Amino acid sequence: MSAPVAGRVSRVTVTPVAFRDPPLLNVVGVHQPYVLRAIVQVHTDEGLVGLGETYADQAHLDRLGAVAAALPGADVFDLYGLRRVVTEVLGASTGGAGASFGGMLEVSSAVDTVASPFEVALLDLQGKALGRPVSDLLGGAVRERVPYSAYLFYKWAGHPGYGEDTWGEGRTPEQMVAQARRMVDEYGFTAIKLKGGVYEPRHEIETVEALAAAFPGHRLRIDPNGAWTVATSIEVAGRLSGVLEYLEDPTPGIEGMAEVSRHTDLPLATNMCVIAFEHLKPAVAADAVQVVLSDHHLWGGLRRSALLGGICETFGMGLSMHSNSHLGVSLAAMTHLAAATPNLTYACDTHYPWKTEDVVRPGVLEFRDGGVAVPSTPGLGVELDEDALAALHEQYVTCGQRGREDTAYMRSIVPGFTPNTARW
Ligand SMILES: O=C([O-])[C@@H](O)[C@@H](O)[C@H](O)[C@@H](O)C(=O)[O-]
Ligand SMILES: [Mg+2]
Repeated sequence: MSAPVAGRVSRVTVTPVAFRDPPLLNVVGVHQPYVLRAIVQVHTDEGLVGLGETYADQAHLDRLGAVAAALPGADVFDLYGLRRVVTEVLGASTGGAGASFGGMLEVSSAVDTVASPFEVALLDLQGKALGRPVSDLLGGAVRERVPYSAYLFYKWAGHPGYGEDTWGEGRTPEQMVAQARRMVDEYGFTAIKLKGGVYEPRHEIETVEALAAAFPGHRLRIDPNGAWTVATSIEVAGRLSGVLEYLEDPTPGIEGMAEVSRHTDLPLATNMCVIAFEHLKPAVAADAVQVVLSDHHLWGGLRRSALLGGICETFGMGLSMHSNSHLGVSLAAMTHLAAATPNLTYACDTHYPWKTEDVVRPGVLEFRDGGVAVPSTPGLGVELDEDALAALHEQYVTCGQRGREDTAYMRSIVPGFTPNTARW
Protein backbone atom coordinates (compact mmCIF):
# COMPACT_ATOMS: atom_id res chain seq x y z
CA MET A 1 0.00 0.00 0.00
CA SER A 2 1.47 3.35 -0.93
CA ALA A 3 1.71 6.11 1.69
CA PRO A 4 -0.71 9.02 1.32
CA VAL A 5 0.88 12.10 -0.18
CA ALA A 6 0.19 15.71 0.63
CA GLY A 7 2.77 17.00 -1.82
CA ARG A 8 4.25 20.43 -2.00
CA VAL A 9 2.70 23.87 -1.88
CA SER A 10 1.86 25.04 -5.39
CA ARG A 11 -0.06 28.26 -4.69
CA VAL A 12 -1.24 30.32 -1.72
CA THR A 13 -4.07 32.86 -1.64
CA VAL A 14 -4.87 35.30 1.15
CA THR A 15 -8.39 36.73 0.87
CA PRO A 16 -9.46 39.59 3.14
CA VAL A 17 -13.12 39.44 4.14
CA ALA A 18 -15.44 41.64 6.21
CA PHE A 19 -18.41 40.42 8.24
CA ARG A 20 -21.07 42.34 10.17
CA ASP A 21 -20.51 42.87 13.89
CA PRO A 22 -22.74 44.50 16.54
CA PRO A 23 -21.60 47.62 18.47
CA LEU A 24 -19.88 45.77 21.32
CA LEU A 25 -18.26 48.02 23.91
CA ASN A 26 -14.85 47.60 25.51
CA VAL A 27 -12.22 49.66 27.31
CA VAL A 28 -10.75 51.08 24.11
CA GLY A 29 -14.04 51.96 22.41
CA VAL A 30 -16.63 50.09 20.39
CA HIS A 31 -16.61 47.47 17.65
CA GLN A 32 -17.00 48.91 14.14
CA PRO A 33 -19.80 47.74 11.85
CA TYR A 34 -17.49 45.13 10.26
CA VAL A 35 -14.79 42.76 11.46
CA LEU A 36 -11.91 42.15 9.06
CA ARG A 37 -10.43 38.67 8.72
CA ALA A 38 -8.09 37.01 6.22
CA ILE A 39 -8.76 33.54 4.84
CA VAL A 40 -5.63 31.65 3.80
CA GLN A 41 -5.89 28.87 1.20
CA VAL A 42 -2.78 26.76 0.63
CA HIS A 43 -3.01 24.64 -2.57
CA THR A 44 -0.77 21.64 -3.25
CA ASP A 45 0.42 20.02 -6.44
CA GLU A 46 -1.67 16.99 -5.37
CA GLY A 47 -4.84 19.09 -5.67
CA LEU A 48 -5.53 19.51 -1.93
CA VAL A 49 -6.42 22.82 -0.28
CA GLY A 50 -5.64 23.70 3.37
CA LEU A 51 -7.38 26.52 5.24
CA GLY A 52 -6.27 29.10 7.80
CA GLU A 53 -7.80 32.28 9.24
CA THR A 54 -6.30 35.34 10.90
CA TYR A 55 -6.57 39.12 11.38
CA ALA A 56 -6.71 41.36 8.32
CA ASP A 57 -5.38 44.75 9.36
CA GLN A 58 -3.45 46.16 6.39
CA ALA A 59 0.04 45.74 7.91
CA HIS A 60 -0.74 42.10 8.72
CA LEU A 61 -2.11 41.50 5.21
CA ASP A 62 1.11 42.86 3.72
CA ARG A 63 3.15 40.41 5.79
CA LEU A 64 0.84 37.50 4.96
CA GLY A 65 1.14 38.35 1.26
CA ALA A 66 4.94 38.35 1.43
CA VAL A 67 4.96 34.91 3.10
CA ALA A 68 2.35 33.56 0.67
CA ALA A 69 4.62 34.50 -2.23
CA ALA A 70 7.56 32.65 -0.66
CA LEU A 71 5.77 29.38 0.16
CA PRO A 72 5.34 27.60 -3.21
CA GLY A 73 7.61 24.55 -3.29
CA ALA A 74 7.45 24.05 0.51
CA ASP A 75 6.86 20.54 1.88
CA VAL A 76 3.46 20.38 3.57
CA PHE A 77 4.94 18.38 6.50
CA ASP A 78 7.84 20.77 7.11
CA LEU A 79 6.40 22.99 9.83
CA TYR A 80 9.81 24.14 11.11
CA GLY A 81 10.60 25.03 7.50
CA LEU A 82 7.47 27.21 7.47
CA ARG A 83 8.75 29.12 10.52
CA ARG A 84 12.11 29.58 8.85
CA VAL A 85 10.43 31.03 5.77
CA VAL A 86 8.27 33.39 7.87
CA THR A 87 11.27 34.55 9.92
CA GLU A 88 13.34 35.19 6.79
CA VAL A 89 10.55 36.97 4.93
CA LEU A 90 9.64 39.21 7.87
CA GLY A 91 13.28 39.94 8.63
CA ALA A 92 13.74 41.11 5.06
CA SER A 93 10.50 43.06 4.73
CA THR A 94 9.94 44.57 8.19
CA GLY A 95 13.23 44.27 10.08
CA GLY A 96 11.44 41.93 12.55
CA ALA A 97 9.11 44.64 13.87
CA GLY A 98 6.34 43.67 16.28
CA ALA A 99 2.62 43.59 15.71
CA SER A 100 -0.44 45.15 17.27
CA PHE A 101 -4.11 44.31 16.81
CA GLY A 102 -7.11 46.39 17.82
CA GLY A 103 -5.25 48.64 20.24
CA MET A 104 -5.10 46.06 23.03
CA LEU A 105 -2.78 43.32 21.82
CA GLU A 106 0.92 43.98 21.30
CA VAL A 107 3.78 41.56 20.63
CA SER A 108 7.45 42.24 19.99
CA SER A 109 7.72 39.92 16.98
CA ALA A 110 5.23 39.35 14.20
CA VAL A 111 6.56 35.83 13.41
CA ASP A 112 4.05 33.98 15.60
CA THR A 113 0.99 35.86 14.35
CA VAL A 114 2.03 35.63 10.71
CA ALA A 115 3.07 31.97 10.83
CA SER A 116 -0.15 30.86 12.58
CA PRO A 117 -2.68 30.74 9.69
CA PHE A 118 -0.18 29.02 7.40
CA GLU A 119 0.64 26.41 10.07
CA VAL A 120 -3.11 25.74 10.52
CA ALA A 121 -3.50 25.39 6.72
CA LEU A 122 -0.56 22.95 6.51
CA LEU A 123 -2.02 20.87 9.37
CA ASP A 124 -5.37 20.89 7.53
CA LEU A 125 -3.52 19.57 4.46
CA GLN A 126 -1.64 16.94 6.47
CA GLY A 127 -4.90 15.73 7.97
CA LYS A 128 -6.56 15.59 4.57
CA ALA A 129 -3.63 13.64 3.13
CA LEU A 130 -3.58 11.18 6.03
CA GLY A 131 -7.36 10.93 6.40
CA ARG A 132 -7.16 12.06 10.06
CA PRO A 133 -8.62 15.06 11.92
CA VAL A 134 -6.21 17.80 13.00
CA SER A 135 -6.76 16.89 16.68
CA ASP A 136 -5.10 13.52 15.92
CA LEU A 137 -2.03 15.33 14.59
CA LEU A 138 -1.84 17.21 17.89
CA GLY A 139 -1.75 14.07 19.99
CA GLY A 140 -5.38 13.00 19.81
CA ALA A 141 -8.64 14.39 21.19
CA VAL A 142 -8.99 13.96 24.94
CA ARG A 143 -12.60 15.21 24.80
CA GLU A 144 -15.36 14.76 22.22
CA ARG A 145 -16.85 18.20 22.76
CA VAL A 146 -15.07 21.43 23.54
CA PRO A 147 -16.88 23.66 26.07
CA TYR A 148 -17.19 27.37 25.22
CA SER A 149 -18.40 30.27 27.36
CA ALA A 150 -21.20 32.77 26.71
CA TYR A 151 -19.26 35.97 25.98
CA LEU A 152 -21.39 38.93 27.11
CA PHE A 153 -20.74 42.51 26.01
CA TYR A 154 -22.24 45.80 27.09
CA LYS A 155 -23.51 47.20 23.81
CA TRP A 156 -25.49 49.84 22.06
CA ALA A 157 -28.88 48.86 20.62
CA GLY A 158 -27.42 49.17 17.13
CA HIS A 159 -24.74 50.90 15.12
CA PRO A 160 -25.75 54.53 14.52
CA GLY A 161 -27.37 54.66 11.09
CA TYR A 162 -27.92 50.88 10.84
CA GLY A 163 -31.02 50.43 13.03
CA GLU A 164 -31.34 48.11 16.04
CA ASP A 165 -29.80 44.65 15.95
CA THR A 166 -31.54 41.58 17.34
CA TRP A 167 -29.66 41.77 20.68
CA GLY A 168 -30.83 45.27 21.59
CA GLU A 169 -29.16 47.44 24.20
CA GLY A 170 -26.91 45.85 26.84
CA ARG A 171 -26.31 48.33 29.65
CA THR A 172 -28.28 47.54 32.80
CA PRO A 173 -27.79 44.37 34.87
CA GLU A 174 -31.29 43.28 33.76
CA GLN A 175 -30.40 43.73 30.07
CA MET A 176 -27.20 41.77 30.58
CA VAL A 177 -29.06 38.94 32.27
CA ALA A 178 -31.40 38.89 29.25
CA GLN A 179 -28.40 38.76 26.90
CA ALA A 180 -26.97 35.85 28.90
CA ARG A 181 -30.36 34.13 28.94
CA ARG A 182 -30.51 34.18 25.15
CA MET A 183 -26.99 32.76 24.84
CA VAL A 184 -27.58 30.10 27.46
CA ASP A 185 -30.98 29.11 26.05
CA GLU A 186 -29.74 28.94 22.46
CA TYR A 187 -26.38 27.28 23.03
CA GLY A 188 -26.45 25.72 26.49
CA PHE A 189 -23.37 27.52 27.82
CA THR A 190 -22.52 26.77 31.44
CA ALA A 191 -19.76 29.38 31.75
CA ILE A 192 -20.37 33.12 31.29
CA LYS A 193 -17.79 35.82 30.63
CA LEU A 194 -18.60 39.51 30.95
CA LYS A 195 -16.48 41.97 28.98
CA GLY A 196 -16.02 44.84 31.40
CA GLY A 197 -13.96 48.02 31.55
CA VAL A 198 -16.88 49.97 30.08
CA TYR A 199 -18.73 51.35 33.11
CA GLU A 200 -17.70 52.20 36.64
CA PRO A 201 -16.64 49.07 38.54
CA ARG A 202 -19.67 49.36 40.87
CA HIS A 203 -22.03 48.95 37.90
CA GLU A 204 -20.06 46.01 36.52
CA ILE A 205 -20.00 44.30 39.94
CA GLU A 206 -23.80 44.67 40.10
CA THR A 207 -24.01 43.05 36.68
CA VAL A 208 -21.90 40.09 37.82
CA GLU A 209 -24.01 39.74 40.96
CA ALA A 210 -27.20 39.79 38.88
CA LEU A 211 -25.75 37.08 36.63
CA ALA A 212 -24.77 34.99 39.67
CA ALA A 213 -28.31 35.26 41.02
CA ALA A 214 -29.92 34.45 37.66
CA PHE A 215 -27.57 31.58 36.78
CA PRO A 216 -26.69 29.74 40.01
CA GLY A 217 -24.15 27.02 39.25
CA HIS A 218 -22.82 28.70 36.10
CA ARG A 219 -19.13 29.62 36.16
CA LEU A 220 -18.59 33.39 35.86
CA ARG A 221 -15.69 35.62 34.78
CA ILE A 222 -15.25 39.34 34.21
CA ASP A 223 -12.57 40.89 31.99
CA PRO A 224 -12.17 44.70 32.15
CA ASN A 225 -9.05 44.60 29.94
CA GLY A 226 -6.89 46.38 32.52
CA ALA A 227 -9.35 49.22 33.16
CA TRP A 228 -8.82 49.25 36.93
CA THR A 229 -6.05 50.50 39.20
CA VAL A 230 -4.35 47.98 41.47
CA ALA A 231 -6.34 49.29 44.47
CA THR A 232 -9.68 48.98 42.65
CA SER A 233 -8.75 45.51 41.37
CA ILE A 234 -8.00 44.34 44.93
CA GLU A 235 -11.32 45.76 46.12
CA VAL A 236 -13.30 44.12 43.30
CA ALA A 237 -11.45 40.83 43.83
CA GLY A 238 -12.47 40.91 47.49
CA ARG A 239 -16.09 41.60 46.58
CA LEU A 240 -16.32 38.90 43.90
CA SER A 241 -14.23 36.21 45.56
CA GLY A 242 -16.37 33.07 45.68
CA VAL A 243 -18.52 34.40 42.81
CA LEU A 244 -16.01 34.23 39.93
CA GLU A 245 -14.01 31.27 38.65
CA TYR A 246 -11.29 33.75 37.66
CA LEU A 247 -10.72 37.48 37.28
CA GLU A 248 -9.24 38.36 33.89
CA ASP A 249 -6.80 41.26 33.41
CA PRO A 250 -8.20 43.59 36.09
CA THR A 251 -5.15 45.87 35.80
CA PRO A 252 -2.41 46.36 33.20
CA GLY A 253 1.05 44.81 33.26
CA ILE A 254 2.83 41.95 35.01
CA GLU A 255 3.82 44.08 38.00
CA GLY A 256 0.29 45.38 38.59
CA MET A 257 -1.20 41.90 38.24
CA ALA A 258 1.42 40.52 40.67
CA GLU A 259 0.46 43.16 43.24
CA VAL A 260 -3.24 42.30 42.91
CA SER A 261 -2.40 38.61 43.11
CA ARG A 262 -0.66 39.10 46.47
CA HIS A 263 -3.97 40.38 47.90
CA THR A 264 -6.49 37.83 46.63
CA ASP A 265 -7.10 34.09 46.44
CA LEU A 266 -9.11 34.58 43.26
CA PRO A 267 -7.14 33.19 40.30
CA LEU A 268 -6.04 35.98 37.95
CA ALA A 269 -6.17 35.22 34.23
CA THR A 270 -4.61 37.09 31.32
CA ASN A 271 -4.54 37.52 27.60
CA MET A 272 -2.94 40.95 27.94
CA CYS A 273 0.23 40.76 30.04
CA VAL A 274 1.24 37.27 28.84
CA ILE A 275 0.63 37.00 25.12
CA ALA A 276 3.94 35.60 23.90
CA PHE A 277 6.59 33.18 25.15
CA GLU A 278 8.83 36.12 26.11
CA HIS A 279 6.28 37.15 28.78
CA LEU A 280 6.14 33.79 30.57
CA LYS A 281 9.38 33.94 32.54
CA PRO A 282 8.71 37.32 34.24
CA ALA A 283 5.06 36.42 34.88
CA VAL A 284 5.97 33.11 36.52
CA ALA A 285 8.76 34.74 38.55
CA ALA A 286 6.34 37.36 39.90
CA ASP A 287 3.43 34.89 40.33
CA ALA A 288 1.41 37.50 38.45
CA VAL A 289 -1.17 35.17 36.87
CA GLN A 290 -2.65 31.80 37.69
CA VAL A 291 -4.41 31.22 34.34
CA VAL A 292 -3.06 31.98 30.85
CA LEU A 293 -5.46 32.39 27.96
CA SER A 294 -3.91 30.74 24.91
CA ASP A 295 -4.75 31.89 21.41
CA HIS A 296 -3.28 30.06 18.43
CA HIS A 297 -3.55 33.21 16.28
CA LEU A 298 -1.08 34.99 18.57
CA TRP A 299 1.07 32.16 19.92
CA GLY A 300 2.34 30.85 16.57
CA GLY A 301 -0.25 28.23 15.66
CA LEU A 302 -1.62 25.02 17.11
CA ARG A 303 1.63 23.23 17.95
CA ARG A 304 3.15 26.21 19.74
CA SER A 305 -0.12 26.63 21.65
CA ALA A 306 0.24 23.01 22.73
CA LEU A 307 3.76 23.93 23.89
CA LEU A 308 2.24 26.78 25.91
CA GLY A 309 -0.10 24.22 27.48
CA GLY A 310 2.92 22.16 28.57
CA ILE A 311 4.63 25.20 30.07
CA CYS A 312 1.49 26.15 32.02
CA GLU A 313 1.27 22.60 33.35
CA THR A 314 4.93 22.66 34.39
CA PHE A 315 4.49 25.88 36.38
CA GLY A 316 1.14 24.89 37.86
CA MET A 317 -0.81 27.55 35.93
CA GLY A 318 -4.29 27.02 34.56
CA LEU A 319 -5.00 27.32 30.85
CA SER A 320 -8.01 28.87 29.16
CA MET A 321 -8.54 30.17 25.60
CA HIS A 322 -8.91 33.75 24.35
CA SER A 323 -10.99 34.81 21.37
CA ASN A 324 -11.38 37.83 19.18
CA SER A 325 -14.09 38.14 16.54
CA HIS A 326 -13.64 35.22 14.14
CA LEU A 327 -15.21 32.95 11.54
CA GLY A 328 -15.63 29.19 11.19
CA VAL A 329 -12.10 28.31 10.05
CA SER A 330 -10.75 29.72 13.32
CA LEU A 331 -13.51 28.04 15.34
CA ALA A 332 -12.53 24.69 13.81
CA ALA A 333 -8.85 25.28 14.61
CA MET A 334 -9.68 26.38 18.19
CA THR A 335 -11.86 23.30 18.67
CA HIS A 336 -9.17 20.84 17.47
CA LEU A 337 -6.56 22.54 19.65
CA ALA A 338 -8.78 22.55 22.73
CA ALA A 339 -9.74 18.92 22.10
CA ALA A 340 -6.07 17.90 22.12
CA THR A 341 -5.00 19.98 25.15
CA PRO A 342 -5.44 17.80 28.27
CA ASN A 343 -4.93 20.63 30.77
CA LEU A 344 -7.33 23.09 29.14
CA THR A 345 -9.87 22.84 31.91
CA TYR A 346 -11.88 26.04 31.42
CA ALA A 347 -14.56 26.70 28.80
CA CYS A 348 -12.96 28.57 25.88
CA ASP A 349 -13.92 32.11 24.93
CA THR A 350 -15.54 32.68 21.56
CA HIS A 351 -17.11 35.69 19.85
CA TYR A 352 -18.77 33.31 17.38
CA PRO A 353 -22.42 33.71 18.52
CA TRP A 354 -22.21 37.44 17.71
CA LYS A 355 -21.71 36.94 14.01
CA THR A 356 -24.35 36.36 11.37
CA GLU A 357 -22.17 35.54 8.34
CA ASP A 358 -19.51 32.93 7.65
CA VAL A 359 -17.22 31.53 4.96
CA VAL A 360 -17.63 27.86 5.91
CA ARG A 361 -20.58 25.66 5.04
CA PRO A 362 -23.01 25.26 7.95
CA GLY A 363 -23.72 22.02 9.76
CA VAL A 364 -20.31 21.02 11.17
CA LEU A 365 -19.59 23.52 13.93
CA GLU A 366 -22.69 23.82 16.06
CA PHE A 367 -22.95 24.97 19.65
CA ARG A 368 -24.93 22.41 21.64
CA ASP A 369 -24.94 21.88 25.40
CA GLY A 370 -22.41 24.70 25.68
CA GLY A 371 -19.87 23.13 23.39
CA VAL A 372 -18.83 22.21 19.87
CA ALA A 373 -18.33 18.57 18.86
CA VAL A 374 -14.78 17.97 17.63
CA PRO A 375 -14.94 17.34 13.86
CA SER A 376 -13.85 13.78 13.10
CA THR A 377 -13.44 14.12 9.34
CA PRO A 378 -9.97 14.68 7.79
CA GLY A 379 -8.14 17.94 8.46
CA LEU A 380 -10.01 20.80 10.15
CA GLY A 381 -13.27 19.22 8.97
CA VAL A 382 -14.75 22.42 7.56
CA GLU A 383 -15.43 23.25 3.93
CA LEU A 384 -15.09 26.69 2.43
CA ASP A 385 -18.19 28.09 0.73
CA GLU A 386 -16.59 29.84 -2.26
CA ASP A 387 -19.69 31.98 -2.92
CA ALA A 388 -19.76 33.19 0.70
CA LEU A 389 -16.02 33.89 0.54
CA ALA A 390 -16.52 35.98 -2.60
CA ALA A 391 -19.46 37.86 -1.05
CA LEU A 392 -17.58 38.65 2.17
CA HIS A 393 -14.53 39.68 0.15
CA GLU A 394 -16.75 42.07 -1.82
CA GLN A 395 -18.02 43.39 1.52
CA TYR A 396 -14.38 43.96 2.53
CA VAL A 397 -13.73 45.88 -0.67
CA THR A 398 -16.75 48.15 -0.20
CA CYS A 399 -16.93 48.55 3.61
CA GLY A 400 -14.16 51.14 3.76
CA GLN A 401 -12.48 49.67 6.87
CA ARG A 402 -8.84 48.67 6.57
CA GLY A 403 -7.98 48.06 10.21
CA ARG A 404 -9.58 47.61 13.62
CA GLU A 405 -10.20 51.09 15.03
CA ASP A 406 -12.42 50.75 18.12
CA THR A 407 -11.20 54.05 19.58
CA ALA A 408 -11.47 56.13 16.40
CA TYR A 409 -14.94 54.73 15.69
CA MET A 410 -16.05 55.52 19.26
CA ARG A 411 -14.68 59.07 18.94
CA SER A 412 -16.61 59.56 15.71
CA ILE A 413 -19.77 59.07 17.81
CA VAL A 414 -18.63 60.20 21.28
CA PRO A 415 -16.12 63.02 20.68
CA GLY A 416 -13.40 63.24 23.32
CA PHE A 417 -13.65 59.56 24.37
CA THR A 418 -10.39 58.52 26.10
CA PRO A 419 -9.36 54.85 26.15
CA ASN A 420 -7.62 54.88 29.53
CA THR A 421 -6.45 51.63 30.98
CA ALA A 422 -6.35 51.80 34.80
CA ARG A 423 -8.89 54.61 34.54
CA TRP A 424 -10.85 53.54 37.64
O1 LIG B 1 -13.47 42.20 20.99
C1 LIG B 1 -13.31 42.80 22.07
O2 LIG B 1 -13.80 43.86 22.31
C2 LIG B 1 -12.49 42.09 23.12
O3 LIG B 1 -12.23 42.93 24.19
C3 LIG B 1 -11.22 41.59 22.53
O4 LIG B 1 -10.62 42.57 21.76
C4 LIG B 1 -10.25 41.06 23.54
O5 LIG B 1 -9.05 40.76 22.91
C5 LIG B 1 -10.65 39.83 24.20
O6 LIG B 1 -11.87 39.40 23.98
C6 LIG B 1 -10.18 39.70 25.63
O7 LIG B 1 -10.45 38.68 26.21
O8 LIG B 1 -9.48 40.57 26.13
MG1 LIG C 1 -9.23 39.18 27.97
